[in-house]
Amino acid sequence: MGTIRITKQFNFETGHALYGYDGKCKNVHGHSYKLSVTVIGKPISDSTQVKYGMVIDFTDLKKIVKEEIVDVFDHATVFNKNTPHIELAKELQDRDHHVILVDYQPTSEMMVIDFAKKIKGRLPQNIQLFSVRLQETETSFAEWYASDNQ
Ligand SMILES: Nc1nc2c(c(=O)[nH]1)N=C([C@H](O)[C@H](O)COP(=O)(O)OP(=O)(O)OP(=O)(O)O)CN2
Ligand SMILES: [Zn+2]
Repeated sequence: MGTIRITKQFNFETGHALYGYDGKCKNVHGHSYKLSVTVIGKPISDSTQVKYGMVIDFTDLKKIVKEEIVDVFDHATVFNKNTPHIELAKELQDRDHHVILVDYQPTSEMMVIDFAKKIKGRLPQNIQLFSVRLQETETSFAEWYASDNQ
């Protein structure tokens, strides 16, 4: 039985600001992020199993990524908690805004590393995460590959 990669794509709207950055992205702004999650494995070959012919049920992969990332980050604003933005974040939280405080600069690169770790932690043992792609704008994206991170 062949080894196959399958991909599920997601969309979410998230705000962020890059504290200390020397360009326009130091301002609070948002993106319509596109996330592609690719896993690799062998399709189940036992025809008596309900998931026969699947590497992983797209619905099961969707549940994991929605719970870990999409439902958490959608319509939230992400700040690096190790910067003075913590004050702005507290103010927004006090006003009932959905804020996420992270331990890193919320660039595409750092977010995709965070997302890959979160997804890996939820996948069944027989399914390997192959790659995660986070697209921030129509022309900008960051990719995490398992092969680059062994
Ligand atoms: N290596 C990175 N560089 C930048 C990041 C990042 O995450 N990693 N992020 C930003 C900003 O968040 C910005 O919103 C995106 O930058 P950019 O692609 O330049 O956005 P534009 O809207 O100007 O895109 P165009 O399609 O070129 O108009 C900055 N840099
Ligand atoms: Zn941005």
